[in-house]
Amino acid sequence: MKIPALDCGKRERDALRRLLCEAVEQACLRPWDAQFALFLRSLDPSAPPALLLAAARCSYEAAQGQVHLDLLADAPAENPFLQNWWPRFADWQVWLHQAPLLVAAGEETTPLVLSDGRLYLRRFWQDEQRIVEGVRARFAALPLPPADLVAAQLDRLFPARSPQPDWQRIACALMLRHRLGVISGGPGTGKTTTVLRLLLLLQGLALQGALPQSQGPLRIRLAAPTGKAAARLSQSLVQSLDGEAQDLAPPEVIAAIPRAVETVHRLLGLRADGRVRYHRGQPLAVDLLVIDETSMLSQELMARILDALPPSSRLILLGDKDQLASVEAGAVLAELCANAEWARYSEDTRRWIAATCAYGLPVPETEGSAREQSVALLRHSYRFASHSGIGRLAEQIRRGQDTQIAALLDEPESDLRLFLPTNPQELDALLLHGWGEEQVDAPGYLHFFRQLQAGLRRRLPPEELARQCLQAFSEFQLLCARRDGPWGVGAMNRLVTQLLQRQGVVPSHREWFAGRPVIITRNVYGLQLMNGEIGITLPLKLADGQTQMQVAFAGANAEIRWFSPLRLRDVETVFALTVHKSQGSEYRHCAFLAAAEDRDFLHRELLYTAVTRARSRLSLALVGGQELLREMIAHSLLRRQQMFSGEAHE
Ligand SMILES: Nc1ncnc2c1ncn2[C@@H]1O[C@H](COP(=O)(O)OP(=O)(O)OP(=O)(O)O)[C@@H](O)[C@H]1O
Repeated sequence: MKIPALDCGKRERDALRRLLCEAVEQACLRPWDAQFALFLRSLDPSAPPALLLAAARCSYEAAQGQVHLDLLADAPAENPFLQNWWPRFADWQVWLHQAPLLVAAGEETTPLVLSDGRLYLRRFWQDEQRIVEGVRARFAALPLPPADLVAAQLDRLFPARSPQPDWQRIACALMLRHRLGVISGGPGTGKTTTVLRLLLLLQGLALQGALPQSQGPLRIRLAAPTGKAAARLSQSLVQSLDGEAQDLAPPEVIAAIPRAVETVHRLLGLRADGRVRYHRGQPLAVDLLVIDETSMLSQELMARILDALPPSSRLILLGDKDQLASVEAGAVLAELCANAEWARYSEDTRRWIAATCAYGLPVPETEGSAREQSVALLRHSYRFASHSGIGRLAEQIRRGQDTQIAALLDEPESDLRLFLPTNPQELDALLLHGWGEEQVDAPGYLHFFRQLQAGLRRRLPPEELARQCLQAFSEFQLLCARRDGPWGVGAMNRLVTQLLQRQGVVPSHREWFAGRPVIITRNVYGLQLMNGEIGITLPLKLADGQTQMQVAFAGANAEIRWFSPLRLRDVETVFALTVHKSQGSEYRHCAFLAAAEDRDFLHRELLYTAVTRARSRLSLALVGGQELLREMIAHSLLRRQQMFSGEAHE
């Protein structure tokens, strides 16, 4: 059916159109959302305007990553238009009877679903149902291997004993008990370290015939939502399997752990038309699937993964529950990890932990649900020392506290530095020189170009030059809250390019220059280049003595993949990156730029993600004052937990 155009002309007399036009003008809706409401009215002309407006807002929220409109929550405080309309949404229960063609409680095939005070677009409600069902089925308790055998294996995998509970070891023990396990932790808490040990544990038990319900070696697959995250996990695993794993497990177990990590799209066989090769009717041939960076997984992909997994398989999800959720709708990891801080383990779970890990965990005030029994939270960061400003700032943000931030930012000799650029030169200096030439841990972009020029002067072989340049480029990254606007990625990319031109390290009027960093903006399966991958343009000498620009990308096994710029269509210059795109990456020095103009885009999860991308030094450039930090911390996207609300306790 054709969707009517949104005509906002002066002569427009239609009350609903006027209302929708006003909502678009007030930036409460996108034109598409308003058209959606008009389309619904064409299906049911008697539908109440409040329902149609709520439906349009529901479509708007979905585009912001929220899978439903919470009608029981308060109206958004910053939004007078919605404040005015919200009381009329209070009649939501009546809508079921007034517009039965448009909205039902799920059983009919209406475009909208109303459930427990939440209004959904049907597709999102269906995905949510599939996830809730898939997840519940996987939380049923499994028969377990003998606890003393598990304890012996864990002793080998975690030889260091500490009087405090070792959450990495506990996580491994917990993951045996159900077909779905979740390991969440902040940066550097050892998620990769733990998953390597978990793979060795499970495969070791399977090869010994000690893993109930499995015969022979486990068929293991590893995946991540983006190519970049997949490459990163693969690199860590290869390093660990060739290194520390040799002391942790026998060679036959190590040999039975895969080294390749694929994207979730590839795993599922997702095609351009949106169909997948693997689904309930044709499941994946896998016994154990591990997914890294799960916070970036949309609700839709999660539903598809659960569909494609055979019921007998195990699924382990890794990620940081406090990071930004997927750019598409859904925050599955955060939902699965609700209450994880409290470790509300049942008596049965605590007994298993005591038997396999020899830790007696305290009895919680209330025991958690079945879901909570197989969620493990890694609590200690091995990356940040206890005095690290970045680590403490991240923790303050995560807890939603801002009481010590002023003191933190004032500390001398800190790894944090605040910039309140009152004139453009201050920002320019940060972008070019970082914290100054003598501060090697906090470089700016000139450092990268100097490394490149030194490599070219020394006539390094192309692979070595590419490796050094990719490494040097990850030393500094400017992160922005959004793509557009005067402080967005586009404007900052232009600014950095101009600054470098003025320094004479980048030529004017040439699109492909030595050192141009580019990011892939769309998966190109034919070239095996994934959205988010970053490459560096380098001049290569050809056999005939001519020089030609080629773009170097890192491969999963430390090899370099070269592409001619002519083959790269969906690319952009990438001096600046959005925080969303930076997920799953780390930089020695990271500068986060936030401006008061972008208030609507600034929130706690964004700030946390930006701050935790920095490994050694963090610059906070706040255009609009330090107060912006407090505002970001106070503005959290987290809404009431809903997906597993009605869940039974153990
Ligand atoms: N139990 C431990 N004891 C000592 N060092 C550890 C331990 N666990 C992890 N590390 C070290 O801490 C660093 C971070 O570990 P790892 O990469 O496993 O963390 P992560 O949570 O996967 O990090 P990321 O934030 O990159 O996802 C590594 O250098 C690792 O060797």
